[in-house]
Amino acid sequence: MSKLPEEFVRKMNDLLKDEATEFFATYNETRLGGLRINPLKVEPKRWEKQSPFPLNKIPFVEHGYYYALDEYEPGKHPYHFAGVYYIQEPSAMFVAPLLDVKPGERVLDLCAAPGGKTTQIGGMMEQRGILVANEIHPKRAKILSENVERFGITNAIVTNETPDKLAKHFPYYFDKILVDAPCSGEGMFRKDPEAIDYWSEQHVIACQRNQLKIIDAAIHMLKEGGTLVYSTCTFSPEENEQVIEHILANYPDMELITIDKGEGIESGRPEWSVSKGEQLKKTARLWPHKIKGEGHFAAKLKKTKPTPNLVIKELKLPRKTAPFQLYFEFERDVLKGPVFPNIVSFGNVLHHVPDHCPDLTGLKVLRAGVHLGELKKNRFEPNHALALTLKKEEVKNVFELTSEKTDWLRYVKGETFTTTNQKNGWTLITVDGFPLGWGKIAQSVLKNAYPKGLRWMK
Ligand SMILES: C[S@@+](CC[C@H](N)C(=O)[O-])C[C@H]1O[C@@H](n2cnc3c(N)ncnc32)[C@H](O)[C@@H]1O
Repeated sequence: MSKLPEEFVRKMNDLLKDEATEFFATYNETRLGGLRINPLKVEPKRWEKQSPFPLNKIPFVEHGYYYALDEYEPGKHPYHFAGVYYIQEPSAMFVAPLLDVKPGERVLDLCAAPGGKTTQIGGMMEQRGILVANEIHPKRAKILSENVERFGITNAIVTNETPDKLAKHFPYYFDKILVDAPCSGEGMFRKDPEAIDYWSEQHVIACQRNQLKIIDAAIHMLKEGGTLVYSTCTFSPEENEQVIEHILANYPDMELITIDKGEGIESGRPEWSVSKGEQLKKTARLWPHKIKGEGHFAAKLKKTKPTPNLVIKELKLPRKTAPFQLYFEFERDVLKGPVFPNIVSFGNVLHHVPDHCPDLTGLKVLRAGVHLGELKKNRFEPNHALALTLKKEEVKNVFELTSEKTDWLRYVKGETFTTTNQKNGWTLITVDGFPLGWGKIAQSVLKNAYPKGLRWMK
């Protein structure tokens, strides 16, 4: 690991005093990895029997497990390709459950890439309601969109916008908003030493300025009674307690809510703020010397005053006529019954959108619901996203692979298979029962439809 910046060391010594030695000692300890299972695809009981890695439960999050980083590579296991879990820094898993999301709500994850918290929220929504996952940087937005796809989330809309532009589109629209803010990343120094090179006290202040702007847009999008969760993976009070005191001073309709803290999770530090307001203890700090994780800050706020009741137009669903016939033929041949009710077309591309999907005109949208596939000349070609949202039981023709053999690797490399006794046409490829993608059988040859951009290249 690179040397920690002297100024950072001095600052943390000043802040933490006697605790500083314990804090700095963690930089020499072995880190643990974190993995969170996808409740849309696997039950914890099944997982605990089937997990290919020895795991220990993370005490402060449902569905989260530690694994030994130096012994296992869950990112290279077929279950990862099938979206059975997400690899996520353990303390980062603490944040999304604070939103207390219910299926059917309207939820915004404003700074969402690469999608750790979005996929966790998606799991909690059980495919019901609207989940807008936004990322400002186009390349990161693409990664976010791929992770949403891998997780098989059907009610997410992935956008690539600035917070201000979204705020114009969605005034007072959301029940729950997460701002997992871009920050100076002091909690990432062990995991990502590049964060050390970026660090300076000026950078901390620049991040704070940016955070306040993002929050202003977020608050504008929250409706009365709505919840805002703010989080960072940095320790600096300027980006944490001081951001929250700014909200409390400038937005009289925002009230701080106490976060329940389990073992090892500490309160925010009023003494590190300007106002010294005791209520900052309602916020939470996760420290690497108190829990097994890199560290995080989280605050939960509620909007208490009435907001204008603006009606946001819904996306108009077309009548299911001619252009969709090819899709319905595919549905009849390949699926055991209809699965997706809200079909819309964007040119030749068909999507299933969530119920009450808002009108998205004017926004850069990477994904709206499920990308079902494309209408080609005289046929419908299913998209990879469709395979990942389906359950094996919903499909007529299934080609089963197991994680024990290397066939799954041949599949994600894009190789062709030979088959016997299987019907011609589209078939769902599974690994130990988890959908992995599509293949198309003709005369005992299974052509591989695993997307070129996702193929295993090594
Ligand atoms: C801490 S990361 C989010 C991590 C993500 N929530 C997760 O759990 O995987 C912050 C994100 O904010 C994005 N970001 C940077 N500047 C931004 C801005 N001005 N407005 C909104 N998001 C921004 C970054 O590109 C980055 O992807």
